[in-house]
Amino acid sequence: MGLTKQSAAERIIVPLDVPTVEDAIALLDTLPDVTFWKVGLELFVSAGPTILEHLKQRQKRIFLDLKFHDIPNTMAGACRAAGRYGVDLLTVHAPAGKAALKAAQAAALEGAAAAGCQPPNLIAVTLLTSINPRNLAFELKVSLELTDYALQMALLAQDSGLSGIVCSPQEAADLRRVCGDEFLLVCPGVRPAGSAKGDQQRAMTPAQAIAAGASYLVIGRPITQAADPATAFQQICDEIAHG
Ligand SMILES: O=C(O)c1cc(=O)[nH]c(=O)n1[C@@H]1O[C@H](COP(=O)(O)O)[C@@H](O)[C@H]1O
Repeated sequence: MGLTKQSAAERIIVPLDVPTVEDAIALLDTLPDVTFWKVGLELFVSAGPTILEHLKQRQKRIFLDLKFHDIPNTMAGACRAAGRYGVDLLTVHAPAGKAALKAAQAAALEGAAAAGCQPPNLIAVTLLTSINPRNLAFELKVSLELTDYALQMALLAQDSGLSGIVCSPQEAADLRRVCGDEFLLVCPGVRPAGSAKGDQQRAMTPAQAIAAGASYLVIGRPITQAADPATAFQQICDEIAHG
Protein backbone atom coordinates (compact mmCIF):
# COMPACT_ATOMS: atom_id res chain seq x y z
CA MET A 1 0.00 0.00 0.00
CA GLY A 2 1.31 3.49 -0.86
CA LEU A 3 2.14 6.20 1.66
CA THR A 4 0.30 9.50 1.96
CA LYS A 5 2.36 12.51 0.95
CA GLN A 6 2.49 13.58 4.60
CA SER A 7 3.81 10.23 5.80
CA ALA A 8 6.31 10.20 2.90
CA ALA A 9 7.57 13.61 4.07
CA GLU A 10 8.00 12.29 7.62
CA ARG A 11 10.31 9.54 6.33
CA ILE A 12 12.80 12.03 4.86
CA ILE A 13 15.65 13.43 6.96
CA VAL A 14 17.47 16.42 5.48
CA PRO A 15 21.04 17.08 6.66
CA LEU A 16 22.07 20.56 7.74
CA ASP A 17 25.47 20.13 6.07
CA VAL A 18 26.40 23.81 6.38
CA PRO A 19 29.14 25.63 8.32
CA THR A 20 27.16 28.10 10.45
CA VAL A 21 23.95 28.39 12.46
CA GLU A 22 22.90 31.27 10.19
CA ASP A 23 23.22 29.02 7.13
CA ALA A 24 21.28 26.31 8.96
CA ILE A 25 18.45 28.69 9.86
CA ALA A 26 18.28 29.89 6.26
CA LEU A 27 17.81 26.25 5.19
CA LEU A 28 15.12 25.69 7.84
CA ASP A 29 13.29 28.75 6.50
CA THR A 30 13.62 27.52 2.90
CA LEU A 31 12.23 24.08 3.74
CA PRO A 32 9.39 24.60 6.28
CA ASP A 33 7.74 21.26 5.37
CA VAL A 34 10.77 19.20 6.41
CA THR A 35 9.99 17.71 9.84
CA PHE A 36 13.19 15.73 10.50
CA TRP A 37 16.66 17.34 10.31
CA LYS A 38 20.16 15.95 10.70
CA VAL A 39 22.92 17.82 12.49
CA GLY A 40 26.25 16.37 11.47
CA LEU A 41 29.93 16.87 12.04
CA GLU A 42 30.43 20.08 10.05
CA LEU A 43 27.75 22.12 11.82
CA PHE A 44 28.22 20.60 15.28
CA VAL A 45 32.00 21.04 15.25
CA SER A 46 31.73 24.61 14.03
CA ALA A 47 28.67 25.81 15.95
CA GLY A 48 28.07 23.41 18.86
CA PRO A 49 24.68 22.48 20.31
CA THR A 50 22.96 25.86 19.78
CA ILE A 51 21.34 24.58 16.59
CA LEU A 52 19.57 21.83 18.57
CA GLU A 53 17.65 24.50 20.50
CA HIS A 54 16.58 26.19 17.26
CA LEU A 55 15.29 22.88 15.96
CA LYS A 56 13.40 22.14 19.17
CA GLN A 57 11.79 25.57 19.15
CA ARG A 58 10.46 24.73 15.69
CA GLN A 59 9.31 21.31 16.98
CA LYS A 60 11.50 19.46 14.51
CA ARG A 61 12.79 15.93 15.03
CA ILE A 62 16.58 15.73 15.34
CA PHE A 63 19.13 13.20 14.09
CA LEU A 64 22.45 14.03 15.81
CA ASP A 65 24.97 12.38 13.51
CA LEU A 66 28.31 12.49 15.33
CA LYS A 67 29.41 8.96 14.32
CA PHE A 68 31.38 8.12 17.44
CA HIS A 69 34.08 5.48 16.95
CA ASP A 70 36.37 4.98 19.93
CA ILE A 71 37.20 2.76 22.89
CA PRO A 72 34.27 1.77 25.14
CA ASN A 73 35.02 4.27 27.93
CA THR A 74 35.26 7.20 25.50
CA MET A 75 32.18 6.11 23.52
CA ALA A 76 30.24 5.89 26.78
CA GLY A 77 31.27 9.39 27.84
CA ALA A 78 30.35 10.88 24.48
CA CYS A 79 26.99 9.08 24.32
CA ARG A 80 26.15 10.03 27.93
CA ALA A 81 26.75 13.67 27.02
CA ALA A 82 24.81 13.43 23.73
CA GLY A 83 21.97 11.60 25.50
CA ARG A 84 21.28 14.79 27.45
CA TYR A 85 20.28 16.71 24.31
CA GLY A 86 16.93 14.96 23.88
CA VAL A 87 17.49 14.08 20.22
CA ASP A 88 15.64 11.34 18.30
CA LEU A 89 18.59 9.58 16.63
CA LEU A 90 22.30 9.39 17.49
CA THR A 91 25.05 7.61 15.49
CA VAL A 92 28.09 5.52 16.31
CA HIS A 93 30.22 3.30 14.03
CA ALA A 94 29.51 -0.43 14.30
CA PRO A 95 33.19 -1.50 13.86
CA ALA A 96 33.94 0.06 17.27
CA GLY A 97 32.94 -3.42 18.49
CA LYS A 98 30.43 -4.98 20.85
CA ALA A 99 31.88 -3.72 24.15
CA ALA A 100 31.90 -0.14 22.84
CA LEU A 101 28.39 -0.41 21.35
CA LYS A 102 26.93 -1.82 24.57
CA ALA A 103 28.66 0.86 26.64
CA ALA A 104 27.40 3.54 24.25
CA GLN A 105 23.81 2.25 24.44
CA ALA A 106 23.81 2.11 28.25
CA ALA A 107 25.40 5.54 28.57
CA ALA A 108 22.98 7.20 26.12
CA LEU A 109 20.10 5.97 28.30
CA GLU A 110 21.85 7.22 31.46
CA GLY A 111 22.46 10.64 29.96
CA ALA A 112 18.84 11.00 28.90
CA ALA A 113 17.54 9.82 32.28
CA ALA A 114 19.83 12.27 34.12
CA ALA A 115 18.53 15.12 31.96
CA GLY A 116 14.91 13.95 32.19
CA CYS A 117 14.52 13.77 28.41
CA GLN A 118 13.60 11.07 25.89
CA PRO A 119 16.48 8.67 25.21
CA PRO A 120 17.91 8.78 21.68
CA ASN A 121 17.57 5.81 19.37
CA LEU A 122 21.20 4.79 19.03
CA ILE A 123 22.00 3.58 15.50
CA ALA A 124 25.27 2.22 14.11
CA VAL A 125 26.79 2.94 10.72
CA THR A 126 27.42 -0.46 9.12
CA LEU A 127 29.57 0.66 6.17
CA LEU A 128 29.68 4.20 4.81
CA THR A 129 27.74 4.64 1.58
CA SER A 130 30.85 6.24 0.02
CA ILE A 131 32.62 2.85 0.08
CA ASN A 132 32.28 0.48 -2.89
CA PRO A 133 33.29 -3.20 -3.05
CA ARG A 134 36.74 -2.33 -4.46
CA ASN A 135 37.47 0.15 -1.64
CA LEU A 136 36.35 -2.43 0.92
CA ALA A 137 38.57 -5.16 -0.49
CA PHE A 138 41.68 -3.24 -1.57
CA GLU A 139 41.86 -0.23 0.79
CA LEU A 140 40.18 -1.53 3.94
CA LYS A 141 41.42 -5.10 3.32
CA VAL A 142 38.09 -6.62 4.35
CA SER A 143 37.85 -10.06 2.81
CA LEU A 144 34.08 -10.50 3.22
CA GLU A 145 31.72 -9.62 0.39
CA LEU A 146 30.31 -6.12 0.95
CA THR A 147 26.77 -7.36 1.58
CA ASP A 148 28.01 -9.94 4.07
CA TYR A 149 30.15 -7.36 5.88
CA ALA A 150 27.15 -4.98 6.15
CA LEU A 151 25.05 -7.85 7.49
CA GLN A 152 27.66 -8.76 10.12
CA MET A 153 27.85 -5.10 11.27
CA ALA A 154 24.04 -4.91 11.43
CA LEU A 155 23.86 -8.07 13.55
CA LEU A 156 26.62 -6.73 15.80
CA ALA A 157 24.57 -3.56 16.37
CA GLN A 158 21.41 -5.55 17.00
CA ASP A 159 23.13 -7.99 19.39
CA SER A 160 24.56 -5.00 21.27
CA GLY A 161 21.06 -3.68 21.97
CA LEU A 162 21.01 -0.73 19.54
CA SER A 163 17.77 0.47 17.94
CA GLY A 164 18.98 0.26 14.36
CA ILE A 165 21.60 0.99 11.77
CA VAL A 166 22.64 3.37 9.02
CA CYS A 167 22.98 1.40 5.79
CA SER A 168 22.86 1.82 2.04
CA PRO A 169 19.43 1.28 0.48
CA GLN A 170 21.14 -1.38 -1.65
CA GLU A 171 21.46 -3.57 1.45
CA ALA A 172 18.14 -2.57 3.03
CA ALA A 173 15.97 -5.43 1.73
CA ASP A 174 18.32 -8.15 3.03
CA LEU A 175 18.89 -6.38 6.33
CA ARG A 176 15.16 -5.81 6.85
CA ARG A 177 14.53 -9.53 6.31
CA VAL A 178 17.20 -10.58 8.78
CA CYS A 179 16.82 -7.87 11.44
CA GLY A 180 13.01 -7.73 11.56
CA ASP A 181 10.37 -5.04 11.27
CA GLU A 182 11.18 -3.10 14.46
CA PHE A 183 14.86 -2.44 13.68
CA LEU A 184 15.46 1.07 12.31
CA LEU A 185 17.09 1.20 8.87
CA VAL A 186 18.23 4.76 8.16
CA CYS A 187 19.41 5.06 4.56
CA PRO A 188 21.61 7.79 3.08
CA GLY A 189 22.92 7.32 -0.45
CA VAL A 190 19.52 8.21 -1.91
CA ARG A 191 19.38 9.85 -5.32
CA PRO A 192 16.31 10.69 -7.42
CA ALA A 193 16.70 9.47 -11.01
CA GLY A 194 19.04 11.74 -12.94
CA SER A 195 20.57 13.55 -9.95
CA ALA A 196 24.34 13.59 -9.40
CA LYS A 197 25.70 10.76 -7.25
CA GLY A 198 28.65 12.85 -5.99
CA ASP A 199 30.62 10.75 -3.49
CA GLN A 200 27.78 8.24 -2.95
CA GLN A 201 28.77 4.80 -4.23
CA ARG A 202 25.79 2.60 -3.31
CA ALA A 203 22.76 4.71 -4.20
CA MET A 204 19.11 4.00 -4.99
CA THR A 205 16.13 6.23 -5.76
CA PRO A 206 13.81 7.37 -2.93
CA ALA A 207 10.95 5.08 -4.02
CA GLN A 208 13.31 2.10 -4.39
CA ALA A 209 14.80 2.74 -0.93
CA ILE A 210 11.38 2.85 0.75
CA ALA A 211 10.27 -0.27 -1.15
CA ALA A 212 13.45 -2.02 0.04
CA GLY A 213 12.42 -1.46 3.66
CA ALA A 214 14.13 1.77 4.73
CA SER A 215 12.61 3.37 7.83
CA TYR A 216 14.04 6.79 6.97
CA LEU A 217 15.90 8.29 4.02
CA VAL A 218 18.69 10.84 4.50
CA ILE A 219 18.65 13.09 1.43
CA GLY A 220 20.93 16.10 1.28
CA ARG A 221 22.35 17.65 -1.88
CA PRO A 222 19.54 16.57 -4.25
CA ILE A 223 17.31 18.83 -2.10
CA THR A 224 19.58 21.44 -0.55
CA GLN A 225 21.62 22.16 -3.71
CA ALA A 226 18.60 22.17 -6.03
CA ALA A 227 17.68 25.43 -7.77
CA ASP A 228 14.39 25.27 -5.84
CA PRO A 229 14.89 23.12 -2.69
CA ALA A 230 11.23 23.24 -1.59
CA THR A 231 10.04 21.94 -4.97
CA ALA A 232 12.76 19.27 -5.01
CA PHE A 233 11.56 18.09 -1.57
CA GLN A 234 7.92 18.00 -2.69
CA GLN A 235 8.84 16.05 -5.84
CA ILE A 236 10.63 13.43 -3.75
CA CYS A 237 7.60 13.16 -1.42
CA ASP A 238 5.38 12.66 -4.49
CA GLU A 239 7.73 10.02 -5.89
CA ILE A 240 7.61 8.07 -2.61
CA ALA A 241 3.85 8.47 -2.21
CA HIS A 242 3.21 7.22 -5.75
CA GLY A 243 6.04 4.68 -5.72
O1 LIG B 1 25.44 8.74 8.99
C1 LIG B 1 25.05 9.29 7.95
O2 LIG B 1 24.08 10.04 7.97
C2 LIG B 1 25.71 8.91 6.68
C3 LIG B 1 26.24 7.63 6.61
C4 LIG B 1 26.67 7.13 5.38
O3 LIG B 1 27.08 5.98 5.27
N1 LIG B 1 26.59 7.93 4.29
C5 LIG B 1 26.12 9.22 4.34
O4 LIG B 1 26.07 9.88 3.30
N2 LIG B 1 25.72 9.73 5.56
C6 LIG B 1 25.27 11.14 5.65
O5 LIG B 1 24.13 11.34 4.84
C7 LIG B 1 24.18 12.61 4.20
C8 LIG B 1 24.09 12.38 2.71
O6 LIG B 1 24.06 13.61 2.04
P1 LIG B 1 23.90 13.71 0.47
O7 LIG B 1 24.95 12.81 -0.13
O8 LIG B 1 24.12 15.16 0.20
O9 LIG B 1 22.51 13.22 0.16
C9 LIG B 1 25.46 13.30 4.65
O10 LIG B 1 25.13 14.20 5.69
C10 LIG B 1 26.32 12.16 5.20
O11 LIG B 1 27.09 12.57 6.31
